[in-house]
Amino acid sequence: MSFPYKHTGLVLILLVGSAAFFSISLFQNLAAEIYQRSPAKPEYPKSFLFEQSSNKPDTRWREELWEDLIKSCENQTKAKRLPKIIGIGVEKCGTHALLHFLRPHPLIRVAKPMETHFFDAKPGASVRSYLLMLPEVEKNAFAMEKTPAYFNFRPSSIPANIKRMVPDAKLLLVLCNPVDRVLSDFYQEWIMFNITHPGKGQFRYKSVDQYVHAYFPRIQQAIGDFDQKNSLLQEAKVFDLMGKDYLTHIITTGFYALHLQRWFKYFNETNLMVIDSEAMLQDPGSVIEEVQEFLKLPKVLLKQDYVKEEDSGYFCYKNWRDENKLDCLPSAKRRTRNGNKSLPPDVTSKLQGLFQSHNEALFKMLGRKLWV
Ligand SMILES: Nc1ncnc2c1ncn2[C@@H]1O[C@H](COP(=O)(O)OS(=O)(=O)O)[C@@H](OP(=O)(O)O)[C@H]1O
Repeated sequence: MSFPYKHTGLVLILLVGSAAFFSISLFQNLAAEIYQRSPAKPEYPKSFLFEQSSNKPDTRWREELWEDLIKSCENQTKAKRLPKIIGIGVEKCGTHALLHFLRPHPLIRVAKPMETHFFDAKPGASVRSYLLMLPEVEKNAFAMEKTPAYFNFRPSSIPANIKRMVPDAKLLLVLCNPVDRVLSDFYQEWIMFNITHPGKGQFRYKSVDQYVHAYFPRIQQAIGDFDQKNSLLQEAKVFDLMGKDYLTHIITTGFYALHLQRWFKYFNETNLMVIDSEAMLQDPGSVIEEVQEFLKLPKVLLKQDYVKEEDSGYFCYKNWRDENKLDCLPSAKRRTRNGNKSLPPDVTSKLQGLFQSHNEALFKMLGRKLWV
């Protein structure tokens, strides 16, 4: 009977000790959990950055991260490096706008000129000659070039050559309604003619309807509807038409499925992102957020950084560090989609008919519809 009393002190010490032990470990677990949940200062690159809500009004985290990214490059030696990002097209679908909106990212370095034309104009040239066309960049920076001609120009081995020479590059492809593209490309060619042939009279076609009426029958006859079984033959015919008459490309570039099948032999959704031009016209900020995720870049360009310029109707980049600074596209990239020019209704429906089966094939390939 005397036993408990004899050891009361010891029992008490043990009780208090274990209570203290459990409380401390409980506190430690709780603290660890809180620590894990709290957004520690991010280090580049961390996947959780992609989860940050861009709608959050408080973007102080962005200021800190932006500075960190700039600093992360400061002590690195610059060198010529292959591009991590290549814009491959499509001509007149907003490829410049995409680059313009991405360029402010602190880790992106754009080639000068931005269109190197390496893979279409210098097939077979060495890596060294490609590097000469690219900027000197820090190790963790992303060199970028965009050459829309890659998508639909010769040689047909462009996708294979890019894959071989720049296997880790991520490709960006903007697609737009091929009917709108015809209008935009026609005016591009019209203006380019006046630039490259000064004083040599007018462009062969005075209006886009004149052009379509001249080229439509030939192209419809040669290509016609998308034909899965003969799609490689159709693709070859597109190149053939363009080889014989360059201006056919104003229409044939819009046969996206025929071109894309060439790219899908070497690239898939992990390294080729298809961007809806319509979405980029309406809400470029959301598109740019997705593009940063795809490129595995810290998401520091946010939806609210892109604002519509009332006069032109086109979106511009609003520099968050200087709210008064609005960086808009040059006028050469704002010709038709503001409604300044349009196609006559009969031309529109002709082209819609020509592209319909090709669009359906494209949507099937992508598993989603675009420009709806
Ligand atoms: N935000 C946004 N999203 C999508 N598209 C946009 C955007 N802003 C401009 N544009 C359109 O881009 C068209 C020029 O396309 P590209 O830059 O690819 O032209 S080029 O091939 O480099 O010459 C150009 O076509 P035009 O309107 O015919 O000039 C613009 O309408």
